[in-house]
Amino acid sequence: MPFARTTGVQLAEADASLVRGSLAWAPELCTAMGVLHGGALMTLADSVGAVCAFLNLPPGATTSTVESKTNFFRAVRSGTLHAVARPLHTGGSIVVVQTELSDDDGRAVGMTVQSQAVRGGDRG
Ligand SMILES: CC(C)(COP(=O)(O)OP(=O)(O)OC[C@H]1O[C@@H](n2cnc3c(N)ncnc32)[C@H](O)[C@@H]1OP(=O)(O)O)[C@@H](O)C(=O)NCCC(=O)NCCSC(=O)Cc1ccccc1
Repeated sequence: MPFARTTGVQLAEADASLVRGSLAWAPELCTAMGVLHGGALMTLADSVGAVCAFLNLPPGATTSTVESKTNFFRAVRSGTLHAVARPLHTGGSIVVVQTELSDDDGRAVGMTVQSQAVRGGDRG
């Protein structure tokens, strides 16, 4: 995923039940007053969530995000943003993934729930 790489998203762990990733705070990723931009948070969540969805696809299928909703609980002004994604629903046509975002102190920063279309492959 070139955009994720350009943004600085790092993947730490990935299997079908749990995917972990992170994004380091950087001035160029901020909106006003040194606060990490909401789009940067959503980029990390979507990237980690998409990997989670991909790992839950039937053989030969691909996926695309078709819906995504994020709550922002707390601003991030330094350190590293952490993401943990888990599948909520793995259907034949839709996979739904929930991603928790937290800061270096383990405080909840945000929550994303996204829907991923299942395209092609053997849907059973
Ligand atoms: C501040 C508030 C909005 C409301 O607080 P609540 O939920 O009612 O909870 P609570 O009162 O418990 O306070 C929690 C913590 O907040 C602190 N705090 C409180 N008031 C203020 C204040 N006026 N200013 C600063 N900080 C304040 C407070 O001290 C506490 O910290 P502490 O425990 O003391 O260390 C919080 O939910 C928040 O910061 N959310 C994240 C927003 C964010 O970063 N968005 C992304 C960037 S926007 C963007 O890019 C747009 C976009 C989006 C999408 C795509 C593209 C673009």
